[in-house]
Amino acid sequence: MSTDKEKIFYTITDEGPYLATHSLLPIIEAFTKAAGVNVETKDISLAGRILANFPDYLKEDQEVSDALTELGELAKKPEANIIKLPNISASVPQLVAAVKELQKKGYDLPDYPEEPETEEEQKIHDRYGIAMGSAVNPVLREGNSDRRAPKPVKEYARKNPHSMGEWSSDSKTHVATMGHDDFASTEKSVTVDNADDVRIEFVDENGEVQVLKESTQLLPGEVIDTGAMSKDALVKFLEEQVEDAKEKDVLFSLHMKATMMKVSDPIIFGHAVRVYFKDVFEKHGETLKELGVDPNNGFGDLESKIEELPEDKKAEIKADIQKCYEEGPDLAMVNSYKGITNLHVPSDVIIDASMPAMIRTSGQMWNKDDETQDTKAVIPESSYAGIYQEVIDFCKENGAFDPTTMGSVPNVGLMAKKAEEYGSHDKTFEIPGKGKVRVVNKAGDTVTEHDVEQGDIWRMCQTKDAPIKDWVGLAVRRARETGDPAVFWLDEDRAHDAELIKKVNQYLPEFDTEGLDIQIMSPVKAMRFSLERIKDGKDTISVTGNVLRDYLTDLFPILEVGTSAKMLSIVPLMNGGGLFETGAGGSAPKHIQQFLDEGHLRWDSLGEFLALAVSLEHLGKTFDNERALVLSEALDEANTEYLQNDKSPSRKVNEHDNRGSHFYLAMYWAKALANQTKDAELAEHFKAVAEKLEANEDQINKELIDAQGSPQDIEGYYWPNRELVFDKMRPSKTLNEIIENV
Ligand SMILES: NC(=O)C1=CN([C@@H]2O[C@H](COP(=O)(O)OP(=O)(O)OC[C@H]3O[C@@H](n4cnc5c(N)ncnc54)[C@H](OP(=O)(O)O)[C@@H]3O)[C@@H](O)[C@H]2O)C=CC1
Ligand SMILES: O=C(O)CCC(=O)C(=O)O
Ligand SMILES: [Mg+2]
Repeated sequence: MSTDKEKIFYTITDEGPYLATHSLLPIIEAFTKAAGVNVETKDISLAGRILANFPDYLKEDQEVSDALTELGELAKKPEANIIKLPNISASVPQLVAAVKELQKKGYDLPDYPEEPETEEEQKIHDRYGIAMGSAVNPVLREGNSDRRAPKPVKEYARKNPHSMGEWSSDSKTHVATMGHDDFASTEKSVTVDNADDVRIEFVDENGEVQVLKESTQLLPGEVIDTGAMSKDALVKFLEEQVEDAKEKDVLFSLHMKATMMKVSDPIIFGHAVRVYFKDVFEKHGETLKELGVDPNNGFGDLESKIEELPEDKKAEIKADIQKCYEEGPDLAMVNSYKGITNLHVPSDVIIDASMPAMIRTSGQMWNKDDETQDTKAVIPESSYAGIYQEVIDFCKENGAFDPTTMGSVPNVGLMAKKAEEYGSHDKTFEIPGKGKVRVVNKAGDTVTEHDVEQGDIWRMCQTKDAPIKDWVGLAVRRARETGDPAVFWLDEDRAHDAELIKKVNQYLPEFDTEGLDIQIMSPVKAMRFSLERIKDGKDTISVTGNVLRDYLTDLFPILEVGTSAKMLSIVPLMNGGGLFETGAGGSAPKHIQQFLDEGHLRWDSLGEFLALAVSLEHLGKTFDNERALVLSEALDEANTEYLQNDKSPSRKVNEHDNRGSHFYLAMYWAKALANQTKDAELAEHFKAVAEKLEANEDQINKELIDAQGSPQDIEGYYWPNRELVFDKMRPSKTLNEIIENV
């Protein structure tokens, strides 16, 4: 019998995964019901989160529950079993668009005040801030991460290699990074012995103290890091790179994580926009200011706001923009047909996905003529930029990787309790003037101090001790389970890493490491070591901090298996529960676009299938639910069959798409359940289902393909009409009937 605890929580999110869920979820619900497992949905979409934050602006029947907070609480409990699909981590332009859509639909939300002037506006601004950027993952990730390509996925890729662009040894592609006056190079790191409470303050040249953050609680053994990126050094660096890209005739391309690093990176992005379009900002500064143009939101903000100007003024600015394009280096394009450049929207080019895509495309990006070209990948902060240069150098020396023979680099990532950079948002500040930023403890002692200038970005990161120990333990466990070497990517010459190395060395002896190969190397050396091995078909576990976790779990899957959507992404929660992320990629905005244009959804739900199998396994083991285990084993078999029969969606309209892939999953799952011998009742039950699905294969495929080929209207992007979405995502009457009768 099911109890309330024997429940899987399944998230409703955005874009590609949102659409896919409307087709897949009815199948999952029908199958799990048979095992007495309940599936409950939780809406953590961007629009849902916005609504949850503004109940006082809504009519009673418009209010939604705060699903994210509820899930965040659940994640701390041992019974937690959450399947988390990717969601939008919104940049300002996305947030503004979502608010507009909701307002149009009759939700009386306040406008997002981009530059709050009154206290009231500031409050609204801060409330929207809760839904902005990477607002979901850090809340749910109450554990460290274990991401890897499952065996059948790897085998599939070896037999059906994805395309890999050739690499030439004279490629001009390279990474440009600051390496001085940035966060890594100015980093100061301290491990506190005792619990403390620190204050962050700015002291100006006259000794006036301004408190930036009154209180940050620290636990015993916690590591804190502080560092500053100099605005002057950044601008100078960007100017040099623009010039150098022009000289070398390569594309200028900026790669950062303005969504996840939602405070620091939009500021850096804004400087890049100002530098590239320097003449426009110098000549028309006043006008742009009056229009409220904010380059931190990308050049697109300027382009759309100048539309409000009288024709002659607009034409003048447009001519000056054109001059910047002509005189500057070519920009990497996001969409050359629509003229959308790398500098248009900060959420269009996100480093974890964008750098691997470039590396897979011979180190090239798209230029304005829709051709690929060598590129200068500008990654201002130097903390991790070196790893990408190392991959580029490796490809220049050895040519592209061969997916048919290459090994694998799974990851064990430190991320629990908002570890490291990804927890720094509320401790990141754009500095108001010349002076010092210092961190002062309860006793009144200065813990760290930095000299700063106006416009510098200062930040503090925290990493708690318990997650570090858990992470070391997880690394040892994975090394034991696989027999593969595990490498901690830590640089003894970097302040934070030096503190972590001490802890790794302290905790390793507490685990059984007998016979295991566990090493510590700087990220660049670890990259070289792993690349040499991967080329020879060998596997190497990367054990990294939070940012490298993010970068590597897109990079290696994209090189190895063509996409990070096919990753197994497990987060063993520190209090015993399980968070199962679906793949390691995002919500694939291009996919919803294609669906709206031509009714084809190329989203591959393999990540969901894999997550569901481990979620059921976890539930079965936690609650001694044998049936859940049978479902899980059968789903594993179905997943293998799905891969072997190549049932992933095609990319082209009028061919098998996401909905068709769900049909095959259901058929293989039902077949595997019918064929298993552990639970005769379940076998009997699913025998009939499998037979019906098999008998109707052609008819179902026909109905699913017939639904494609025309524009789709789901009455919205961020908050579509769900009835309509169900309708469009379940166009096969035959399939629906069979599923309803499971
Ligand atoms: N865990 C999370 O919640 C995450 C959320 N995000 C968010 O996702 C959004 C998009 O981010 P972006 O950087 O574009 O990265 P994505 O991973 O969403 O997209 C990059 C490309 O990867 C491919 N891809 C990703 N998932 C799938 C899938 N299931 N099936 C097939 N192909 C897939 C697509 O390639 P192709 O176009 O060739 O088909 C897609 O265009 C942003 O809002 C970002 O903040 C990003 C990462 C993780
Ligand atoms: O939370 C986000 O914005 C992105 C998360 C991500 O890219 C990842 O965890 O791999
Ligand atoms: Mg990522």
